[in-house]
Amino acid sequence: MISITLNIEEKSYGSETPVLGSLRGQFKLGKITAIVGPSGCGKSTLLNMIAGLESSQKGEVGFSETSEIKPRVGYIFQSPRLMPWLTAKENLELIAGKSNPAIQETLSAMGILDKLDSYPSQLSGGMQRRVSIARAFVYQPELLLLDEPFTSLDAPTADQLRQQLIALWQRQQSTMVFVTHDLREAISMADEIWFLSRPPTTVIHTLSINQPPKRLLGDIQRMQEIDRIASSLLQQHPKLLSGIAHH
Ligand SMILES: Nc1ncnc2c1ncn2[C@@H]1O[C@H](COP(=O)(O)OP(=O)(O)OP(=O)(O)O)[C@@H](O)[C@H]1O
Repeated sequence: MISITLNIEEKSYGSETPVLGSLRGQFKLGKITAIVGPSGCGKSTLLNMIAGLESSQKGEVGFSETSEIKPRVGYIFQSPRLMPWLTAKENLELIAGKSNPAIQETLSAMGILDKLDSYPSQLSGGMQRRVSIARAFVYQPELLLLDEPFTSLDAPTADQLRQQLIALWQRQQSTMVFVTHDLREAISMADEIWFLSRPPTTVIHTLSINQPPKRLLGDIQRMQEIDRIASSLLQQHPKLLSGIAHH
């Protein structure tokens, strides 16, 4: 497990005005942090910077001590990005190596062990997402980054995937950072939520959530609690999801 310290002064593409402004803070060890912000504010850019896929001209992303030089990072993108010419199993083998027992275990935890030999084109959108989540976990990442992994799924499938994701995360206890547009999803899963402004993007509000042991494995009471947290937050900061906080 690792914690991540953001010390970003600015990030821009080319000569345009900066996408990210001053972003400082820490993603906590073994915890789930959700990033919520308006469209185009640079959420994917931020994840890419943490993953080392983008650099910042000014500032840096630091990692707490890790057993390896670079932390093992699992990245679940908005679209599953599976290799179309490989089966589900082969897509995981690419990461974990052949005959690694973790492959069967992880596919089983995602409920798709029977799709081992299917190609991505033979799988539904939800099943492809499951394979992409399994691919990230099979690598036993110290850090897991997720970019809106449940958008465009029907509600029951998204719910089931969230639960399976949480169950896998509880087994591995990676540090997890996930981007979402969905405030209730963030409240149901995260230990801390960071709300971002419009560019040049900064953190305008943070919210800590005291999660019950099973997180979103919710009953009606839990759903009411999530609604209560969301509405009290939006009463205090009506334009928070548009990137504006009121003090
Ligand atoms: N490789 C790139 N080159 C130039 N501009 C880019 C690049 N990647 C992103 N941008 C710009 O940076 C800004 C932030 O994009 P980004 O995808 O990080 O936002 P986002 O918050 O994830 O958006 P959304 O919520 O719509 O997915 C946008 O204006 C986008 O056009």
